[in-house]
Amino acid sequence: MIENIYLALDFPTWEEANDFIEWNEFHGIPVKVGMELYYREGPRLIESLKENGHAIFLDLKLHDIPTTVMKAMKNIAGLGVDMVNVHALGGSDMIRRAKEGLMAGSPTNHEPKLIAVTIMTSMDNAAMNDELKIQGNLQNNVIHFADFARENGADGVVCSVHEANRIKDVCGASFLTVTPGIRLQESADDDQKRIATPAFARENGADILVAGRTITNSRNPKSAYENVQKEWLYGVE
Ligand SMILES: O=C(O)c1cc(=O)[nH]c(=O)n1[C@@H]1O[C@H](COP(=O)(O)O)[C@@H](O)[C@H]1O
Repeated sequence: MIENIYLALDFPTWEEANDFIEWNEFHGIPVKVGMELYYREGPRLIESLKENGHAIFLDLKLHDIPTTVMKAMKNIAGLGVDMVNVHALGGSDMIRRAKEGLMAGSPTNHEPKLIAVTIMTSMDNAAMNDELKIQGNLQNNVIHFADFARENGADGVVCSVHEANRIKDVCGASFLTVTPGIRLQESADDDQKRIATPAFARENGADILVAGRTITNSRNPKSAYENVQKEWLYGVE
């Protein structure tokens, strides 16, 4: 289970990310690389992380026409990362072509898992209805996107912990639920709306935690990481 906690490396440069890893002795732990770091450092960052033994979730949230996404995924697959994502809102053909690109570009036996982003954890029901004009109940819409992504070849979804158990019921036990918005009790919500503790993630069917600021903004990141691990593995005592 420990390998199912991905630390969000939301830093502006590799130097800062690497210093953070070194200072806190986070050698070889699973990491999520997002747009901020990747757009600065590119593929060589992925190579360095791989050399240092990290499992990698490359979070670039692709959303474009199907052919463009297919070709981008073909290139991304060559990086040898473990998980990548697209927006479910890109549609059925886009998700299918993303999978096709990954299959075509992957080294033998190492195809990254394709994960579809549903409704961002920074949104609540009101924002979804009023701003995006997506009608209905947020949970039901997330479940719909999850099942739709599964039908079109995704291996899992990014969702909040709150939707994870229902997704498992509808999409099956092997369909992955990757859950950001993880917060230890004492942490600030920041810009997240659908947050949950690691203990609740454990109870509610999450497969993979993505944890960023609850660790990186903590005064003692090493102990915050250990607390996330402890809650995730054993719940709250
Ligand atoms: O795809 C993601 O990783 C993602 C989807 C989502 O709905 N919400 C979300 O927060 N994320 C990412 O997960 C991380 C959460 O960071 P913290 O809020 O600092 O824990 C960020 O890097 C986000 O880009």
